[in-house]
Amino acid sequence: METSILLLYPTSVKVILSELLLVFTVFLSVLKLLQVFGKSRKSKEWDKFDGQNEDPYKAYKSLPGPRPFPIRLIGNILMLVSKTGALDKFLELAKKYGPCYRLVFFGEDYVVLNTPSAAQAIMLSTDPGHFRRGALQERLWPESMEGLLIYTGEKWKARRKILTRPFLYKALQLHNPCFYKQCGRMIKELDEHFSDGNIHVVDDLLKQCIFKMSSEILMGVDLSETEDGEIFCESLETFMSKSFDRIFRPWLFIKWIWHISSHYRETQQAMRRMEKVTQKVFAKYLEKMKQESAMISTVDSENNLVEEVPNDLSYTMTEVMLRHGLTEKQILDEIVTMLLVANDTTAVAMEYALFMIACHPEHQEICRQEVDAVFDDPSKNKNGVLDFEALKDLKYLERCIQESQRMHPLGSTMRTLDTPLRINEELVIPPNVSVFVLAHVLHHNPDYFPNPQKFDPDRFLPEQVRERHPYAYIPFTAGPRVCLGMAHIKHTRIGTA
Ligand code: HEM
Repeated sequence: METSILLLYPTSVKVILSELLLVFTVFLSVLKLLQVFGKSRKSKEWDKFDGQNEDPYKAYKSLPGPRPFPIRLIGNILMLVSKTGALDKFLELAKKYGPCYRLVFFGEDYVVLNTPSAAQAIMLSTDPGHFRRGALQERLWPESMEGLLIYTGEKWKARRKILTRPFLYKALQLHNPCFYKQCGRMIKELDEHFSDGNIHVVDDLLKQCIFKMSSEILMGVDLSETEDGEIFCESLETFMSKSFDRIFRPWLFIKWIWHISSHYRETQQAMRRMEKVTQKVFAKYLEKMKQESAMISTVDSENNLVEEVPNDLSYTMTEVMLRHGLTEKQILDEIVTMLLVANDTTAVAMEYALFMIACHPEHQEICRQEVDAVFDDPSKNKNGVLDFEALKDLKYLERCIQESQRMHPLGSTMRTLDTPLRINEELVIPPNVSVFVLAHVLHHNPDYFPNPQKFDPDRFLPEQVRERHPYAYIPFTAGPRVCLGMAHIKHTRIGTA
């Protein structure tokens, strides 16, 4: 997800450097103190191994990497502010330093993993000591908000089990008509926009449509008739850009500076606006529930939902959470979280797919024929709603979307280790270090994707996929913390079609 952030919120080098200079002059001494403190704490950790014959972290200590700025809080962050952009910089670093290298960000040690097998080591790990989201993500996350995204250990396991239900195959089948309704509206709005024959930016429009789609599918409430979608999307944009600006302004990680900054005020206001919209969604849900008497399922001794007669509200997040006795605050936090992670990612992924297909008319033509064939088949298309199973027939379109996600992935994995992580025979990464896997780097590795800058949907033909390392392509990551909404994304095929 950091990738999407880097893509969505590019920052002016000039503005950052001038702010940086100002803050440096005022706070240099404070930072120096922090550095000294950080170093003395670190050296105590390393002391444990000094003098031992077998140093389990020997290979880790000799990993290569760019020299960090002497103040640990700044570390290597300045190198990301480059003309070519942070993603290309990471590609450059991978070429220079190879499969694993070290970085320092915001006073924390990082190891960047650039090969599928190294990525597999962290993604597939079932050690609860490897489940913690990166320290960076934890710091960026609003202090007042809890939930699946930020939980670790048993708390995460229990919440993940509850929240898996709205993403089951059965849930997707049940809410299939809703996707068509919302996609139909989106196409109508796009038609209206482009009726003047001019070029338009569709960013906001797509985000609002995705918000309405997600809120109806996840919460069972259609917000299309209100202005709430627009308010939520605007607030989300502010929240994301102001929060993630901190990556390039590390002094905003110092708590008291953050709390007096305009960035903090603006993110708080945006949060409150989003919560208000979500509260409305929740209130509407409760109202609808009374009318439809939807509380038809109960929880058995193993905490599974049973005895249900599915209707529009079944398998929604709200139903599931209410049934498991979550408090209103917990439910609101999860809903805001879900909309936060679902909205930008899905809209941007869809934009990229449409853009890449439009840039390659030869592929667009094949997709067009495939879509027409499926939609024109009366056995698959009933009253404008494509049979859920018929989605599988859009194979070429699916490959184009996969290739677009390969070239422009929005995902990355960051974990801060509570226990050591073994990468291979030699390399063990110690606790308190964060590991970082950037899908963009893996997806541009010519060993797995020859001529990586070429848009070639055939890379996803079954025979080619079979021959490739399963962790060479990880748009949604993999393993226990794999993207929960992954199955929902399949429906972007409908939108793209
Ligand atoms: C194209 C769109 C999307 C992309 C590329 C994407 C990507 C990702 C990635 C890479 C992660 C894992 C991050 C990590 O390993 O730390 C993730 C986690 C997650 N995603 Fe998505 N996502 C997308 C859409 C969605 C949607 C639509 C939803 C929900 C409706 C969703 C819900 C989640 C949740 C809840 C997690 C956290 C899972 C956990 O920690 O257990 N995502 N996503």
